[in-house]
Amino acid sequence: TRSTRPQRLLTHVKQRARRGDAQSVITTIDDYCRAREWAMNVGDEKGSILDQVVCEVSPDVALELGTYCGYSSVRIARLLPPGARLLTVEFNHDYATIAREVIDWAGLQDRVQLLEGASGDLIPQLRQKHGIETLDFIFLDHWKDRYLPDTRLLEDCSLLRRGTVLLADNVICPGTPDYLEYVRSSPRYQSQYFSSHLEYTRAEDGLEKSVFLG
Ligand SMILES: C[S@@+](CC[C@H](N)C(=O)[O-])C[C@H]1O[C@@H](n2cnc3c(N)ncnc32)[C@H](O)[C@@H]1O
Ligand SMILES: O=C(c1ccccc1)c1ccc(O)c(O)c1[N+](=O)[O-]
Ligand SMILES: [Mg+2]
Repeated sequence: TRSTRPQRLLTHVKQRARRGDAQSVITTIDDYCRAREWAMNVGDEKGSILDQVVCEVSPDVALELGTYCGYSSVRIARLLPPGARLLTVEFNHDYATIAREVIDWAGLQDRVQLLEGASGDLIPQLRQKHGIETLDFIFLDHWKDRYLPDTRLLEDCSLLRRGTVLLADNVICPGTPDYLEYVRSSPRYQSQYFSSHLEYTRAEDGLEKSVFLG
């Protein structure tokens, strides 16, 4: 049977990227997705904004919602200080399997913990099961209708603290109107929009950075 897009992406990484070299994994995936077949990674242009925010926050504990092939997991984890960790959540087993291999190829397996399951089920388990007190940084990049319910869930589970930064992908394309309205109108968040483009295209898109005010 025909291979899947994530499988073809992983094969390309193993053929072209240097093992243990996170930047070469990132560049290889971006080149492949631009030249051969589009894939829903955050990409290089929005990825640079993601890098900038991760460096600014320098999180000890980061959470990513939506792993796919592990591209943004590699982007985030390569910037974490030693001892810091990224928890990334993915409910598609095939994608999670590919992502583990991409993260391993980049040499970042010691900083990334991939949790297989639905965000709505895993978020309430973060404290008891994964020893999380509060989160420093959250990258939202899963199905767009889950951004708002999962943000409310993070609040209700007391996983946010004054200064926690939420960075949301795709707030224009495909769009997350209910989430955007919430973080921009709630007195509990200070939000800022970073204009960019949908990965590997000229379509408008952007990231919304929201700081939880406690
Ligand atoms: C856009 S892709 C993630 C891309 C990745 N962040 C990157 O930039 O490389 C979205 C992923 O979220 C997963 N997903 C969607 N809703 C989810 C949920 N509620 N819980 C866990 N995973 C979810 C999908 O299976 C898919 O792999
Ligand atoms: O929803 C899509 C989508 C919709 C239709 C076809 C392909 C992808 C998408 C597009 C760009 C993204 O950056 C992204 O995170 C997603 N996503 O699925 O979460
Ligand atoms: Mg996205």
